[in-house]
Amino acid sequence: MGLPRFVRPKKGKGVKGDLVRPNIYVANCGPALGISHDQIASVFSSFGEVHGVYAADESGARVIVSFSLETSAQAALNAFHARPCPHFGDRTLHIRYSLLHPSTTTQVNNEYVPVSLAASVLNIPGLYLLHDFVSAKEEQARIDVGSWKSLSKRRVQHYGYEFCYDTRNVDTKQHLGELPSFVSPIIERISLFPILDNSASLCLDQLTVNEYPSGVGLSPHIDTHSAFEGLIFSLSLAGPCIMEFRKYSEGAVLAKAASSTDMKIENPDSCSNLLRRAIYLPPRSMLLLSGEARYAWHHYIPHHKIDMVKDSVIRRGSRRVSFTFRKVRTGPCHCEFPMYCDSRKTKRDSDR
Ligand SMILES: O=C(O)CCC(=O)C(=O)O
Ligand SMILES: [Fe+2]
Repeated sequence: MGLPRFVRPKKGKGVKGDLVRPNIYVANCGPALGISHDQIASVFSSFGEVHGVYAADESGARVIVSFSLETSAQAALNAFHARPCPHFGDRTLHIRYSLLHPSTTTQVNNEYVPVSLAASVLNIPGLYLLHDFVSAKEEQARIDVGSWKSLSKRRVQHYGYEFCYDTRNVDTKQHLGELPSFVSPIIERISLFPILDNSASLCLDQLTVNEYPSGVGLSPHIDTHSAFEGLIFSLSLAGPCIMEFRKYSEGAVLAKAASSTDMKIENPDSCSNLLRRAIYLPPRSMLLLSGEARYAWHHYIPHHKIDMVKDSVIRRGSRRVSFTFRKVRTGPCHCEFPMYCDSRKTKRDSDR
């Protein structure tokens, strides 16, 4: 466990009604509870510009929301502290002010997770990485095709079906058309992926293209089970990145499954165990998430400009563009990982 990036203000400072800070610590909220950092940023931005959302610790259930203005933090605390929050399934949030910890502002990597070069050594079932999946010439030809849509920190393109970031799902009724012909050779090559035994059933029909400026990452998430089938392919182009994988403890996941009316999970201090692994994704490599890697592990791209890979410093000097290929799911998910499955959660809710 490393030092937290943020600390609690000294007693008497930064508490409600006293000195106000632009950063708030929000407990009972985070990716281990099925709430992504993007969703948190979106909900809290109703109080003013959100600078960033950060993990407060390794539980996945406590975050820091950093506003540009102190008044926004104050408004958020007043509105959301110790009340059921309708934006997060009526989960009760516990909020206090927080301070940036000065000694941990370094951008150098993930101090705690050694970065591997090969998927085979990570010990995550279902994770595969193939290097040089496309040539440098193919890479150049595909990076800037299509028109971009801007999100707060990166640009995206969607093909086949639009991906909605607020629901983390797709609208299956709105088919945007076939995947574009410039990815046909890549899809053909995917069907030859060594571990696939029945490539005929792949039928990849959704493509998300992400463009990450230098140093921009992606908050921890599991691609929604009910949105996509079990194989997710991600091609890295232009620049490299580190991808971290996190598997939260059973306690944290059960907390997600429980509703806000279940008071025993209100203190998520019991959810601090998680497994973390990291892999280096070089340009032109293809990552496959399947089985446990796809259904039970969060994937995450840290927001770093510099990463340590083995003994080398890797600078994310250029942007990274990724092509993520998925198949949209049409019915509920029947995976072997019900603890992490929104299809099962929905069913439980409707059983109440
Ligand atoms: O950029 C990547 O490789 C991953 C993108 C991703 O995880 C997603 O779009 O869900
Ligand atoms: Fe993803």
